Amino acid sequence: MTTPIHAKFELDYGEFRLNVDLDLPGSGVTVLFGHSGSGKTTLLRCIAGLQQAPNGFLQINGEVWQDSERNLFLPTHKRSLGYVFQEANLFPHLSVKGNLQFGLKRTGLAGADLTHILELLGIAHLLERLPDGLSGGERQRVAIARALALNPQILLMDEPLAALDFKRKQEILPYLGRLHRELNIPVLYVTHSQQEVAQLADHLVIMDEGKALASGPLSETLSRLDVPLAHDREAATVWQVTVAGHEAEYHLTRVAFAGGTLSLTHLSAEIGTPLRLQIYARDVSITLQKPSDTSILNVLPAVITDIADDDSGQSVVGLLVGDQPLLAHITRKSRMLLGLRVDMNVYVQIKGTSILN
Ligand SMILES: Nc1ncnc2c1ncn2[C@@H]1O[C@H](COP(=O)(O)OP(=O)(O)OP(=O)(O)O)[C@@H](O)[C@H]1O
Repeated sequence: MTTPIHAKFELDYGEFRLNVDLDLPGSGVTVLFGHSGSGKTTLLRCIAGLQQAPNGFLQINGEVWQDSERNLFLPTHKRSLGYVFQEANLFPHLSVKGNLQFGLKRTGLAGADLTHILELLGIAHLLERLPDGLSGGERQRVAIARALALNPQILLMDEPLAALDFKRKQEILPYLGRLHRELNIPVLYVTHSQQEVAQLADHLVIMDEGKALASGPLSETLSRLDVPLAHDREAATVWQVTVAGHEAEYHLTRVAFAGGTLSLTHLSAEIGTPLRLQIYARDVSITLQKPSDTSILNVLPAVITDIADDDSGQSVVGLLVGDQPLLAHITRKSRMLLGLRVDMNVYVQIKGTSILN
């Protein structure tokens, strides 16, 4: 069976070598995450055909865009893709409308439903403006709309928020989240921001020195102990939950996940609303017995799936709560005193959570 996206590239720059073989989902957001120089942009450029890996194979939704063995290489302009760069690169002499229509006129393609795209990105009121009269966030939203106007089969985004300040990033992130939920095309999104990973990724690829260290669904990949992220001070897991009810008298909201419920500070969201919940590994502690005298509301049964000791005296514990992977950072001393080991049934106390959308 072929996967919706199969990307296999070998490319040698001398100092740097890209060597990946990835099967990726055909919908949702795949984030390519890694340090500067790990090869994220090079991989994206190979997918776009802006860079030709001498040895490569690329298939998108059943269509082969590159097959070096058959000497097949589709040039970029023949690939049905949208590419969004760090800088919006709008034509300064054309209005927003002119910028959006430019690609369509050039290619003669039918294009997408612009009204829907304008609404999704909240830019309908900007159509007559010139790029100079837009904020950085608005410019980037127009650049995304321009990429989508061509009705591409895949959207490639290379650090689209990196040039924006914190406030503008916060302004644009909800649009991206909505866009990705409502459009039925795969998005490959390059970033080195853990926050963007948590907020946007459905699938995560971790790049390191030209290789994919890991590739898989977000929460599974975030909680893999063989990947450096799980050991980071900011290590966290992300759960998809839905609002299950409110306890008005305590100012609390209950959310359900695959395996139980959690209490959060009150949220004004309707029952059934899907949410992304981030749980930092440092906010999770472990007990052997169910504590009866704790102020922490969220105490859940869990099973230990993996343990790794770091040099710093920290132990990283991988757990499953129902079907949900969870990470806990505890001291090695606590790990030893409790006698924690893989397959043990324990309780986790979750001291804090944050909602991402
Ligand atoms: N055309 C090229 N010729 C030679 N080396 C290159 C070329 N393009 C990129 N490289 C090198 O390949 C490596 C990977 O670069 P790439 O831009 O893919 O990394 P990245 O993960 O996207 O980094 P960043 O987050 O800083 O954008 C770097 O060491 C870079 O210097």
